[in-house]
Amino acid sequence: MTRAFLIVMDSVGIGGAPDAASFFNDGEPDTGANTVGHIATECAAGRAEAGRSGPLKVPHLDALGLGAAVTLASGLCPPGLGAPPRGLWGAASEVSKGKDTPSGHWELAGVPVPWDWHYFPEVENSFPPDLVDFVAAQAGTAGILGNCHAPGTAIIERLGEEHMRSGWPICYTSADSVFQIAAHEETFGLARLLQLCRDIAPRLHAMKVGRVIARPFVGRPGNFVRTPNRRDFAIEPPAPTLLDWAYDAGRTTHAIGKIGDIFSHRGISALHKGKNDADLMGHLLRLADEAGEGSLTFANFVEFDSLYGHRRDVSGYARALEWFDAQAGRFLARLRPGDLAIFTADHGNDPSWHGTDHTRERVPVLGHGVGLRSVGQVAYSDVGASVAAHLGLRASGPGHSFLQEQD
Ligand SMILES: O=P(O)(O)O[C@H]1O[C@H](CO)[C@@H](O)[C@H]1O
Ligand SMILES: [Mn+2]
Ligand SMILES: [Mn+2]
Repeated sequence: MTRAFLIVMDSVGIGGAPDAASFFNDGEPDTGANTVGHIATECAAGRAEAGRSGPLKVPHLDALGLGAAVTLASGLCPPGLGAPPRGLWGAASEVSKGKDTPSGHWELAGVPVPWDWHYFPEVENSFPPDLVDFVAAQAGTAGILGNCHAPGTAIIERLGEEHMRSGWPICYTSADSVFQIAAHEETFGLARLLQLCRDIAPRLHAMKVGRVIARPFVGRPGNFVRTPNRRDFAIEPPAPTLLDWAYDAGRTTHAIGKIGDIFSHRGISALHKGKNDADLMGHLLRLADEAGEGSLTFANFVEFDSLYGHRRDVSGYARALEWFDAQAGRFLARLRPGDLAIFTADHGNDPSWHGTDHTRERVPVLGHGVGLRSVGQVAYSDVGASVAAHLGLRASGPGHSFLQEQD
């Protein structure tokens, strides 16, 4: 028996999604968005110099085939990347209709989303009155604040003071299928915020809203800051996923970071959470040493997306990639013969693009442990099927293993 590590670099897209024209940011189609490609281009042009310098340096991921995958997906040769691949490499396309985190992760885990998500309109009162009344009643308040599309940091700056005064929860949404509630950890209370999200989630899930998200913050007017106590209450995946296939076969499944929340805590033996990606990397490095034979470790590294992609911060995203790459080198050095590690992503979030939302892109599929293998253009669900094949698990769903031919 061997082990498998599936590592999602949240939002690290590589351009070229066949259906990018059907997805938008600020009314502009995502056609041409390319997270890694554009970051590499900006770095090489000297336009990503905050806290780092020069061409993008990601030698470990590039040696697996990152640069080659960008070129395969989008036709762009990313400056500074493109070493001859030594790992398994390819580019995956998504069929689910959302460019959001649950859609991407479920499909990577073998289960495309069969339904249309509900999105709230970008108008002054985004939420229907009966939902507003319901949320206020559950919160025990006479109303809610927000009720609009907004970036989370901007809305707490704008409404945080009023929230502290009135006690009303700040409810907002985005281009994702989400209902988010920001509330002050001390004046509103963290436990109360989490309970409120838990209480309203079933009603939102019944509407096919993917997630209710608690966004706690602290501080005083003028310097509010969000805390790491964010919690996502996600709708359940529509069918058994890779995690269920493994768990139901008696294997140990380790979920690092947001994976537990994204899969509604189904099929998970052990949760490994942290306050930032550095903590999560600590868990991944430890599990490279300690995870048992036959186990699955499924990790999500969220900061590419949450700290840099949505904030359209190219330098920050480049720094995060360079840090992650160095850690990936340490991680790979700890693996044992027979282990499979796959690095991939759930969607794009090109920090050089219009708007502040995710971008529809292909994602890299970079594998270590099976030698040099070009798998070409694959489907997201093939990733889950391949991990299952490696672990000797019975898979369901539409995916096909890209390992099988030579196994
Ligand atoms: O602006 P913040 O609150 O970080 O919101 C971002 O995080 C949410 C979930 O990923 C999405 O809705 C996205 O817009
Ligand atoms: Mn994501
Ligand atoms: Mn995001």
